[in-house]
Amino acid sequence: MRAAILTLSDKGSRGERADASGPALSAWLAERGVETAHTEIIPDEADLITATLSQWADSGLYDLILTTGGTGVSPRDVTPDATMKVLDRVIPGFGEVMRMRSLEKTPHAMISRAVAGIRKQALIINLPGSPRGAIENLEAVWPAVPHAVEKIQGDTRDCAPST
Ligand SMILES: Nc1nc2c(c(=O)[nH]1)N[C@H]1C(S)=C(S)[C@@H](COP(=O)(O)OP(=O)(O)OC[C@H]3O[C@@H](n4cnc5c(N)ncnc54)[C@H](O)[C@@H]3O)O[C@H]1N2
Ligand SMILES: O=P(O)(O)OP(=O)(O)O
Repeated sequence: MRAAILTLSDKGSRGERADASGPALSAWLAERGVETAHTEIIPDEADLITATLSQWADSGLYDLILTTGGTGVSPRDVTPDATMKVLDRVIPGFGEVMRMRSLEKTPHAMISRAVAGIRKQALIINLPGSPRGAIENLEAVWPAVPHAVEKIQGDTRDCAPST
């Protein structure tokens, strides 16, 4: 599995705050044998987000694209809206599980509007901006990610072998 990580942060893109979330996600993936092939930090600009996500997904270089930041309700939090514009198919269960599991950690979890879905053969998942929030949300959906990636790429094997 090859991953790419897109950090959405105005302060980070201006060099006013070090990006801790992208590196934390990359390290977390590496511990599970997943290579992060590309990372980038861009500001919370919807057009830039849609252009970057569609270019990455259409390149065929990445199986998994994680975004971190901009999922909330501040005026400049536009990651889910931009992501929805590029998805071919939404996977509602990922957002449902992220919020459900995160509510065990903080009531602020209900503020995240994170979405996930498929464009071409890439699985795209929004994660919150804080390093802790990003990892907690990825942990919540990870049990289904490798299987989802296989299925997105056309694996036709039975999910439930007959007994
Ligand atoms: N499982 C969890 N879920 C959520 C958490 C959490 O701690 N655990 N936090 C909740 C909160 S609070 C909010 S609000 C929502 C939505 O978050 P956003 O995606 O809008 O996050 P941002 O506003 O972009 O960032 C929040 C905060 O995090 C720090 N930050 C952001 N980006 C970076 C970065 N690249 N490197 C270091 N730190 C960063 C910064 O202090 C921002 O103000 O999600 C809930 N879900
Ligand atoms: O500069 P950002 O986009 O990281 O904003 P915030 O600190 O409000 O998340």
